Amino acid sequence: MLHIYGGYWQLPGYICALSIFHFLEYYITAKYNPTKVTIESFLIRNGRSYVIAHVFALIEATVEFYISPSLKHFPLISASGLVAIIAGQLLRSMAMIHASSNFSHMIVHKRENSHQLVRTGVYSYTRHPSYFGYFLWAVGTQIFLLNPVALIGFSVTLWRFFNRRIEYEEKLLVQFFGDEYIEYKKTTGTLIPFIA
Ligand SMILES: C[S@@+](CC[C@H](N)C(=O)[O-])C[C@H]1O[C@@H](n2cnc3c(N)ncnc32)[C@H](O)[C@@H]1O
Repeated sequence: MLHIYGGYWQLPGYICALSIFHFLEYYITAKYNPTKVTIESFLIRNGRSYVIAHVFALIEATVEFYISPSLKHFPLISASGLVAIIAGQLLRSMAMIHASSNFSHMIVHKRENSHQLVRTGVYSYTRHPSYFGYFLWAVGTQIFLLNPVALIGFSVTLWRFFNRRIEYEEKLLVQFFGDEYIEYKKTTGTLIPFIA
């Protein structure tokens, strides 16, 4: 059953996961946050590093498969990657739906009157469910592909990216919501390893 594409069924699965991710970024914004939807909501134009990372992952997967197909045949490890992809996608999508108009792909620098602090639903388990969901999804894709090099690259790069972004975003959230956000920070972690 797992022998598709000469034994490497993960590659088409990865392209599928990537397509579903970008489609949902747009679809959920259009449905639950329609005033903020634009063509950019697909998050396709994420910059050069984003494209390089995914092209690298595709090349690593293909080269390793051709060198030794057996390197790419650990169904249980791939299945655990698939679980992380699904869990990460669900968490990210649920965060976008739950935060609705309070969510924006770009960090806002000025609080709008309608902007409310969200602490319920998935936001009661982690302060940054869409970031944690994306982290899980992206790391999951490389476990799914059995890509050791890209797994390290994705994990380190994303961790550094979210560490900086969360610090910056939270300074603004403290300005917007004051003690309420400080209290939220004390009671709810991020779930991203080593980011308190
Ligand atoms: C890309 S969204 C990410 C939201 C959140 N960091 C997450 O991972 O789910 C960024 C915007 O969400 C807003 N935001 C972040 N956390 C929020 C919260 N708990 N309630 C309301 N707005 C929030 C920020 O002001 C920022 O402009």
